[in-house]
Amino acid sequence: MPSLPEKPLSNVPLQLHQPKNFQFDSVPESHAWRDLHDHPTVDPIGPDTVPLIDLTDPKLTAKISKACEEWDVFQITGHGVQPDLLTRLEAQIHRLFALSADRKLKAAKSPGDVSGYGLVPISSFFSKLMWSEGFTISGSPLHHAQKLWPDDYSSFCDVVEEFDNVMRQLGNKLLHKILLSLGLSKEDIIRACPVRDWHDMSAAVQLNSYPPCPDPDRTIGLAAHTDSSFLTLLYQNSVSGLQILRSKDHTGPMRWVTVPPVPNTFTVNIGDLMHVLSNVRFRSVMHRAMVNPAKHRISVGFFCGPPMDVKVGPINKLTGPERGPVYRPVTWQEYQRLRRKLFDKALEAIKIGEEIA
Ligand SMILES: C=C1C[C@]23C[C@@]1(O)CC[C@H]2[C@@]12CCC[C@@](C)(C(=O)O1)[C@H]2[C@@H]3C(=O)O
Ligand SMILES: O=C(O)CCC(=O)C(=O)O
Ligand SMILES: [Fe+2]
Repeated sequence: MPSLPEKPLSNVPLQLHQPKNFQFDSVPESHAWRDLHDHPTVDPIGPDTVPLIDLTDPKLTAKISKACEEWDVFQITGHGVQPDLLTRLEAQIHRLFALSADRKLKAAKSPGDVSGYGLVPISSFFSKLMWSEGFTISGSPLHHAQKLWPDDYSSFCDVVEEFDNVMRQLGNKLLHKILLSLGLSKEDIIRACPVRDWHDMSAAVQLNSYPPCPDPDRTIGLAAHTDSSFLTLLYQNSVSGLQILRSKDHTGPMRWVTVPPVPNTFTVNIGDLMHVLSNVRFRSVMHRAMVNPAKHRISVGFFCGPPMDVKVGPINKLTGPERGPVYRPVTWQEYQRLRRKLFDKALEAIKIGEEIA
């Protein structure tokens, strides 16, 4: 677990945070991180590889169950998302981050707003800056796209909306498969699943850009965290960087395991709300993004959660005499507020008997 920084930066205006499009010959002190090598890093080899699951596999439920229990994360193929859509989305992401810093700042997040260009929300917990830029989309991208490209915003909006539609359906399908893999019946799921159908799901899209870095061992693209969602579908371009923190059998030594960028796959992260819903049968995965000395890396996170007004607590059928409900019910909004206040202590704060916020 990374140690929390000495000095939060939350009151510094966004402009002061922004490096000048990362035109540095070396890593400046502002971006130099300590404690990055707290655990050894292992390359994905043999049994140390994040499971890759084909969604058309007849043994899908059993494979998801094993992957979630042993890894808290898996990669998927056979998901039906057209490679052409991913290529078009990648092109729009490059177009966005290639804009001048001044232009991108016209679409900066307003205070208290989720959407727009800027630092990821967890940045406020660290005294150092991350080697990345982000653009968050929650709801329609139109307002911010118009600021970025007053004369040609529709090509960006069209691709993002198409992606959002396809990913909601995939996210909803995976959510149901994960619930089946917890041993719930279809009837149980109809009763207990907080998302009735894919239109209902709350979702956000996070576009991440990691410019090449002259000294990648001294900095980080995205600091270690868990996602607050039920699950996050993560797309990465061909440049490696995603790592997950894993301890074999949840008891062995901790290691950072690289999740290789396999073309046309998504990485499925178990998030904090699934950790709650499953009553800790499936745990949220700690992960981070490293940077590359020569190549520009991009990634897209699609965060799937319950409708904003729906409270999520442990599913009754997954509680019992040996493990009663571990967490109290929360809405995603309430949980995200707790994360903005407590970061990696938010789960602890909703633990039954240990509420601290
Ligand atoms: C729905 C969301 C998940 C997220 C917070 C947000 O409102 C939009 C950005 C998301 C993101 C992306 C980078 C990592 C992360 C922890 C962060 O700081 O912003 C996640 C948030 C999350 O999982 O809570
Ligand atoms: O870039 C990556 O691989 C990780 C991104 C991520 O964790 C996020 O957006 O939450
Ligand atoms: Fe993440």
